[in-house]
Amino acid sequence: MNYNFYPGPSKLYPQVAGYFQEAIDLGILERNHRSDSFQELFSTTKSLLKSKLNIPLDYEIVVVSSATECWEIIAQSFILNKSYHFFNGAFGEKWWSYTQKIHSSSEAISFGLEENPTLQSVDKNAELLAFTHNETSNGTAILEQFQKQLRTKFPNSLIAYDATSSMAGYEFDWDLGDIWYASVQKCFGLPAGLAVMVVSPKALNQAKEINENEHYNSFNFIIKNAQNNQTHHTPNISNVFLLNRLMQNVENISAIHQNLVVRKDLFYNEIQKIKKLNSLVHSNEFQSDTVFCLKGEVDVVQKLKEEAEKEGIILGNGYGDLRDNTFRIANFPAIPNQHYIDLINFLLRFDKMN
Ligand SMILES: O=C(O)C(=O)[C@H](O)COP(=O)(O)O
Ligand SMILES: N[C@@H](CCC(=O)O)C(=O)O
Repeated sequence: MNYNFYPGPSKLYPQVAGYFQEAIDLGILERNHRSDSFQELFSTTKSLLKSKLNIPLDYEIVVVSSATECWEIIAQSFILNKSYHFFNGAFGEKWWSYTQKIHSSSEAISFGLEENPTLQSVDKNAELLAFTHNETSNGTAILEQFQKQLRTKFPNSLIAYDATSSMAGYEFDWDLGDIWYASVQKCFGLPAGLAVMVVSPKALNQAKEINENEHYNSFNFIIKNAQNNQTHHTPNISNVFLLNRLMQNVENISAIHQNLVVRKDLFYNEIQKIKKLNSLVHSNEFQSDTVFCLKGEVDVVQKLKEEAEKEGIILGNGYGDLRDNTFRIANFPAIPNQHYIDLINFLLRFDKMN
C-alpha cells in the first residue's frame, strides 16, 4: 500500500483523477479564461467555497498561483509603511523577510513554540499584523482564544493569516482575520499550482485607499477581475475545476475538522508509548490539528525514515533548522483514517525492534 504523510505536496483525494477526466471531457481546459464557461466555473467555485468552508458572504475570494505569491501581494497592496510579523518557525520568518524587501521597516516578533505571540511592542494603530496560523515547519498553530483577544485589542489593524496548511482542514472563525490564504496542495488535497485568498470588506477598503497599481498582481487589479468572475492572468483552470468538483463533494468543514481532531487525539495518545520519539510540542493546545512534528535522535529519525520507505510510507522531512532531528506527519483530510492506524502500528513496531 502507498501511504503519503508529506505535508505538501501531499496525498490527493482519490476522486481527483475522475474530476480531471471530466474537465477534459467537458472541454473547459481548452476554453478562454474570459469566456462565459470559465466565468460560470469561477463564480460557482467561489460560492461552493463559501458554503463548504462557512466563509462570510461579504468576504471576497480570489485565486492566485501560490501562497508565496500571497506574501508578495500583501506586501505590495495592503501595507503602506510597515507591518508586524509574528512567528515561531521558518515559514512565518520567510513571510517577514520577503515583506522586508518591500517595506524595510516591517518588524519581526518571534515567540516560543508553546506560547502565544507577544503584543507589547506593537503600535495600537498598526496597519497590518501578520501571523502564520499553522506553522508547517514545526506543527504549531495559533490559538483561537488568542485570535479573539487580538481582534479586540487591535480593532483598527488588518489581521492577516497564512493558513497554507490549515485552510480546508480547520474550521475558522473567519471574522477574526481580514486576509486568509492557502495553497491547494495541503488540506485541499489537490495538485499544487493554485492558491486561494479570502479577504474581508475592511481589507478591500484598505487596498483601495492605498491604491497600489504597479504590478500585474496588484490586489486592486486582481479583485477587479475577480468581481467579474475573471482572473488577472490566465489561471490554472484545471485546478479551479478540481477545486469546484471537490467542494461540491466534500462534507462541511465542521465535520472535516472534527474528524481531524479525533485522529490527532488518537495519534498523540499512542505516540506517548513510543520511547524513542517525542512530540516537538508538548502542550495539546499549541499542537497543530493538521501537521504533527515528532522529534528524536538524528540517527533514529534517519533510520525510521528508511524503514518507513521500505514499507511504502512517505513521512515528511524535518524543515529548516529542524531538518535532521524531526519528521512531520500531515493530518490532512484526503488521508483515510485507516492510514493513521497503520502508521501508529508501524511506529510502535519500529520502537520495539530498534
Ligand atoms: O507550509 C507552507 O507554508 C509551505 O509549504 C509553502 O509556504 C507553500 O507555499 P507555496 O509553495 O504554495 O507558495
Ligand atoms: N513549500 C515548502 C515545502 C513544504 C514543506 O516541507 O513544508 C518549501 O518551500 O520548501
